[in-house]
Amino acid sequence: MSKPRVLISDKMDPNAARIFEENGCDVDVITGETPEQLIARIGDYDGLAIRSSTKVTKEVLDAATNLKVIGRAGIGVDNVDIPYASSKGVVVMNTPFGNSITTAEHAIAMMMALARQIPEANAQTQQGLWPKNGFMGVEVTGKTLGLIGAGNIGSIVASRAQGLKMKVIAFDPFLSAERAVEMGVEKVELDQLLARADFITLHTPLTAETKNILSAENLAKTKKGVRIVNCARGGLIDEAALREMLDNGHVAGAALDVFAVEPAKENVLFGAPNFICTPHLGASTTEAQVNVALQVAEQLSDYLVNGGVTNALNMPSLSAEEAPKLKPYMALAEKLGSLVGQLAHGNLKRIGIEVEGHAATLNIKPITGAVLAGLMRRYSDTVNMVNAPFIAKERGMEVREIRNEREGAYSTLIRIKVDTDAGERTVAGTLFGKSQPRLVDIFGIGIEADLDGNMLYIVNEDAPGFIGRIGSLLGEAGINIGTFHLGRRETGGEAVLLLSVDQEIPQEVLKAACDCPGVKTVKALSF
Ligand SMILES: NC(=O)C1=CN([C@@H]2O[C@H](COP(=O)(O)OP(=O)(O)OC[C@H]3O[C@@H](n4cnc5c(N)ncnc54)[C@H](O)[C@@H]3O)[C@@H](O)[C@H]2O)C=CC1
Ligand SMILES: O=C(O)CCC(=O)C(=O)O
Repeated sequence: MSKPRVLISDKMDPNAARIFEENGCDVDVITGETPEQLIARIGDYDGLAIRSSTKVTKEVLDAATNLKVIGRAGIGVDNVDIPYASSKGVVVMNTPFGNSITTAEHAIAMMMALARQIPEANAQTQQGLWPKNGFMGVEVTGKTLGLIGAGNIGSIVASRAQGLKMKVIAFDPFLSAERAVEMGVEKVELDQLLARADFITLHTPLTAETKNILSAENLAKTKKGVRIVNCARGGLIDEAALREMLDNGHVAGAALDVFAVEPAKENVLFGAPNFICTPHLGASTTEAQVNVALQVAEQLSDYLVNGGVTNALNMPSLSAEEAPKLKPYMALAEKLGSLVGQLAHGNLKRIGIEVEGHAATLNIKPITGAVLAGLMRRYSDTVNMVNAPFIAKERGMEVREIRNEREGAYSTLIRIKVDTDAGERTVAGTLFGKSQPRLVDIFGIGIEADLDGNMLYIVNEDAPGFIGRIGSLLGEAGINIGTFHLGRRETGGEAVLLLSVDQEIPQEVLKAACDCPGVKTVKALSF
């Protein structure tokens, strides 16, 4: 049998190539290619090892006719189209912890560099200016550090900042009260953090919720003289608004490792007062790069040679016998989890996963893993079906599994109940034709819908003319409707409209839908 072929397409520690070879793979290291060159080449490979430069788009995946696995030597996977990779049966893995310490240290270094204006002082000193009076700094001791995102990296930053005698406050919807106590941080709402922090540091993935989390509006809520650090992802901050705040002195300094468009060869922030930056160096230490390179090579070669699955973002650990029976249930479970994650508000305290009928005769653990992974995927790039139960526990979520082999209205059913600060919410789904995941109940309203691609969810008062209005609104915006599903609690009562559309729905269209008479909730969903 021929050896699996692996392409390393981003700069990676040479240990990665060595491990691939030692583990029985043929490996090529070809970096810095254009997307067209990658598309022309990728068909030859079974595995692809990347960092953040290679963009694994639909086009790349369409050309990757032999590809079985993609490995990200690092954490963020926003450069990989995971849903499309899943649809092509390509496993996507990352290395969730190998560069966390390094990235946290970079955030601390950026904070200290900001506090003492080290880059500019260094530049002027080396120009022979000896600017002794031009650089009055601030101490960090006793200051408040606001963490937006308190996961792996955020919690390391917190511990380092506490060592610097800072008070740490954190905003993170998934941070439990217990975990906050364990970390020694004060859990706060975003507005409180903005109002109180002397330094703000961001450590979330880029998601629909975190995009522009420091928007013009939120930047205006910050304390005058705040200093901001972003070593997570570009796109978390509105760069033009930040420029304005630096120019008018409200923000005393900003340090960015990441930009909305990378590589950032030009940017609205360049040249702003007290602005410093690095070219996405958060993970760039010898230690982190050796860690992630070794890890990615071990994981990918294990999958290609032995079928072992570690840190997969779109696949659980399963025995070869169970896999075919459970796969459709896991697809259903992940979609239902994702639906609940997108629709539930507030801190998730309890989640009940009930399986009924045929589903209850199977190994329920992968189903639970899939529900939790779907639920938390929007909050973390590092969650997968294997680690999701552990992360849920660490975050103080109580997970209950209930199985009932007796059939109800459906021969097989998965029902998810979540208990949040905002109340209890239930969704349920079944398999049509033994393999097609289908939503059958949303918050107590019967409906039948595929959960796929971009969707629009509306809760409204059941009244004549409403459906026509929404149809016209989308039509006028040039948005094509794929499928249309309706359900209602009772005649004239609360109704749910769930429709699939062929593109992302712009904010202004969502706003216009919100403004229609009788509308209670509007939310864009994606699966
Ligand atoms: N600059 C660089 O080179 C590097 C950047 N990163 C970035 O750092 C990010 C964080 O990494 P980890 O801490 O390992 O991930 P993680 O998944 O452990 O933590 C992310 C945290 O963000 C929280 N979060 C999600 N949505 C939020 C929201 N709307 N508001 C507040 N908090 C929210 C989550 O609950 C979670 O606790 C990664 O997603 C990656 O994009 C990671 C490594 C290197
Ligand atoms: O590989 C790199 O240099 C970037 C690391 C990163 O952004 C990540 O792991 O999310």
